[in-house]
Amino acid sequence: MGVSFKLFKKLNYFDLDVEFSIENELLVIEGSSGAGKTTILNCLAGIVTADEGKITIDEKVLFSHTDKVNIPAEKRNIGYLFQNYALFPNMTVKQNILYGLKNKREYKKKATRKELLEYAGYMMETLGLSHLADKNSNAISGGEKQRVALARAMVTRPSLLLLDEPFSALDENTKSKIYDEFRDFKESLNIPTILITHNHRETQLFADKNITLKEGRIL
Ligand SMILES: Nc1ncnc2c1ncn2[C@@H]1O[C@H](COP(=O)(O)OP(=O)(O)OP(=O)(O)O)[C@@H](O)[C@H]1O
Repeated sequence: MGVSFKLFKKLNYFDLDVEFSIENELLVIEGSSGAGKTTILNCLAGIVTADEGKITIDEKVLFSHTDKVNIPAEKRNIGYLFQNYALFPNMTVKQNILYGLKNKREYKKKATRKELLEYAGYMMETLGLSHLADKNSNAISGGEKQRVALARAMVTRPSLLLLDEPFSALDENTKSKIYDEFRDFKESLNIPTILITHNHRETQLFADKNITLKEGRIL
């Protein structure tokens, strides 16, 4: 069970060459700018294709170079919070969160649409977003955007959660508050999670495991 990946990809200045596996726990990836962290997440999510390697989630093969398997991104059931949150500015908070369900075809396998909508409501409540549901996502604070992005990544009940510097855009006050919330939230997650950060405090607070990446390799 859990997630395992072995990835090789030629990048501009070096090769990405990593291998790792995690159970239902949080892995922190640290490393300086340009070390290849986001590329790992993009390969896992299916946005970027590795040259060689294998990715499995709960023993299901998502990518295998040798077996020529490459499940498309929208079928991987992975929640991804991008570095800049990437909320749709012309939509409300609720529309942003429900967008994750829009393209989800496999409702019946894991949960009905009704159950997922209820879960979306539960996520909004848990993350303190219910009162913002009908606000335009342009009209909310950075900390609120961060929580909307997290709710959107979670709403499909992903088998793997990818968080690319989820707290980096927040000011120090908001950060402290959200750190507390996230620590509680993390306990209830119980899915494999990978968090990228430049901030060692986040590693100390959240990591079950951590690795440092340098020029595409794990130190
Ligand atoms: N598709 C690609 N093909 C070739 N090279 C790439 C590709 N995508 C990214 N790179 C290069 O790979 C390196 C790693 O980029 P990546 O965005 O993964 O780093 P990062 O560790 O996430 O950096 P940051 O912390 O600044 O976000 C960079 O030098 C980048 O130019």
